Amino acid sequence: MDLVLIEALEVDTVIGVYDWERTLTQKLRLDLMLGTDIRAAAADDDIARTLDYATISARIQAFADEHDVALVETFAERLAETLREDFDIVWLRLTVRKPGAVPAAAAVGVSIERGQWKGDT
Ligand SMILES: Nc1nc2c(c(=O)[nH]1)N=C([C@H](O)[C@@H](O)CO)CN2
Repeated sequence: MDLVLIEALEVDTVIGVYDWERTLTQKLRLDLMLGTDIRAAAADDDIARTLDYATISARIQAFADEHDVALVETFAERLAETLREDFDIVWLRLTVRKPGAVPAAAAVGVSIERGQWKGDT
């Protein structure tokens, strides 16, 4: 399987378990590996035959604008579900970091994999 990458994508969203977090937007930093087969797109040199990382990045910011949840776990799970519904993504790894949430750490967050990894094609 091949991968389309989106690294260190920053989005603003309302997220957090504490009352003060409900009143502001915070930055999340996202890394995505999107499983697909790039051969048809490469053969035809055609954006329509691959996962368009620009379109997907815009969709992620729209998702962040529309959603307001407590946990980064919820954000990650619902975003993965949305992307897999909206695009032809057979497998993905999504890492969501919340920089600054724990001042002593560079970032904290979650990483999930969803879908079926297809090897040796
Ligand atoms: N596993 C998690 N732990 C914590 C989360 C979270 O989303 N997942 N969130 C918080 C607070 O919102 C924190 O980020 C505020 O600084 C604490 N722990």
